[in-house]
Amino acid sequence: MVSLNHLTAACWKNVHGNRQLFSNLRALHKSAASEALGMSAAGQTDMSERLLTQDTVSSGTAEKTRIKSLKEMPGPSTLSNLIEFFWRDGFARIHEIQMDHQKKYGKIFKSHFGPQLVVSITDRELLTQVLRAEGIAPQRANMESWQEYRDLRGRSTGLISAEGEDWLKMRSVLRRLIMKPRDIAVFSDNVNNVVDDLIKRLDILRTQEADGATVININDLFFKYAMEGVAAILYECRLGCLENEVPKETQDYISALHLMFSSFKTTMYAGAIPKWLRPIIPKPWEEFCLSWDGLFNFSQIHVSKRLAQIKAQLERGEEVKGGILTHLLVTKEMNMEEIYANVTEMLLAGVDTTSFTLSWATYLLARYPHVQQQIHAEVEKTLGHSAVASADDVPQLPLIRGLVKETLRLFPVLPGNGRITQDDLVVGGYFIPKGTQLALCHYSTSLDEENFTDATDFRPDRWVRKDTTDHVDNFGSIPFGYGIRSCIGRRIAELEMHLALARIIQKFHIEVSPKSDDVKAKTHGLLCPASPINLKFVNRAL
Ligand code: HEM
Repeated sequence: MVSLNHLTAACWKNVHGNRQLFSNLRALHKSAASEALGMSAAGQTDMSERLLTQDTVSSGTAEKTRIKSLKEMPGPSTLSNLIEFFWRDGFARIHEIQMDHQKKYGKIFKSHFGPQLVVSITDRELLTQVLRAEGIAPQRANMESWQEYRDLRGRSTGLISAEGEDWLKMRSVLRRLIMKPRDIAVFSDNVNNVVDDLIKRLDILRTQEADGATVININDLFFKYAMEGVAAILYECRLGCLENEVPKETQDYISALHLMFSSFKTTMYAGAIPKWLRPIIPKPWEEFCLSWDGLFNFSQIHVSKRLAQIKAQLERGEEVKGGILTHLLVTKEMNMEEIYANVTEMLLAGVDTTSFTLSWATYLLARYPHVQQQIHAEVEKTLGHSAVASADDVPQLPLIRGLVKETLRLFPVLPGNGRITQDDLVVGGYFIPKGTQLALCHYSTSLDEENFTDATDFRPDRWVRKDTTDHVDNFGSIPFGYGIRSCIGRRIAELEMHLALARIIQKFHIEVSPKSDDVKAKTHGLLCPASPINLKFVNRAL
């Protein structure tokens, strides 16, 4: 498996959508996996029916261990799942259910959702094994409804919804543009302009409250900040989200986004409800399509604007300079539909994820004043009272980075991730045939005492290296995923969060407002605050 991964990594440099190489690699990957399992390609399909063994070493002696079948894997019954999800509103407690099921059934268990079988993994080592064994184009689970909408409207898929060669081609373009911190560091000034507006807006909101300090439902503000920040980088323009009067087209986009998430349950059902039931229960699918229409429409407006500017510049004989969108439009490495789809999906992926994390981070700082004090001391030492942090300062702010990592450990916005296995695998002693849906339970691993001591404590300094030999990375918490299908917007999100948090901590002492209760998390697609987070931002003495 090791040599195979090396091969995969090396081939990344050359693939660029090469069909032949792609299928050769898949075949090679498959045969190597079969080899590792000691079987011939012909024997793969009926393998689950056979009694298999694998060599294990215990107390220095090699033993044969029987590989168990999926039938033997423990897990909740279909009925108890139905009750859990539809009767006890399990969709809002997916993170808690992960923990409960782990206690009851162990760190690998199976669940049935109608005809769909899902194998859940809550063990760090097993997750590592699965992610490290991924092929060259790992497949995300449950994207059929997204693809169906795109087929219906003649739209392209973007990175989130694409699979196979289409995904590989687009990923190889985008990864060259936005995967490394230094690719994104050039946008530091653009992001700081948005941070300026965030602080101005925060000030306006504070003055609207009687105490002159409280901001009600801080996530509303961070939502606008995150949207403005991603757009400043992706669309190379400002949307006006943080203005007093939000422009109509931006407001329409926000409504489409809210529709997508407020109808999360219905959009989940949009995928789950069989097509023949749609005439009887039309609303979920209609809302799903309506919100996508709004999101695509918005991207199209902004991409067209930039394209018109580029054309005008070229006509005037001027040199065309710009960021990510300009690069895509000028190089034509993607066609127009692929550009629309990718900017649409990236904007969608980049707003709530970042805003929820910022909301939790400020909430945790308010709840743990001694941690806030520690981080403020670091910010003051590095930047003083008023210097504006840039991407270059972030390495000197390890506690700000630790704050983001620790927040995402306690509140991973994606509490679980899905995959369809592309090869037969043996995981945790069970044979898992190709095509099985896996649920990678990141919430459970993040809060597991085996992976993090005092796992429920908020300790950003656990991520700070004490010396060069200190190893702080931990597969127990991988909030952006791992490997070639991990989050492509990670560096954008981190820059936005680091610069905003450094500035907020530098300027304000954050306190919990008496108007806020103990805020719990709930799942609504993403892990989000179950009630509004209201915080006091008190000016720091200069
Ligand atoms: C706190 C912020 C964020 C978190 C925690 C986060 C987390 C994730 C995770 C866990 C995945 C799935 C990875 C996998 O399947 O292995 C993902 C995928 C993705 N994210 Fe993010 N994300 C964040 C912000 C962003 C931003 C700002 C953007 C865009 C600017 C973005 C764009 C994407 C895209 C396009 C994918 C799909 C990648 C692919 O399939 O190739 N994300 N993200």
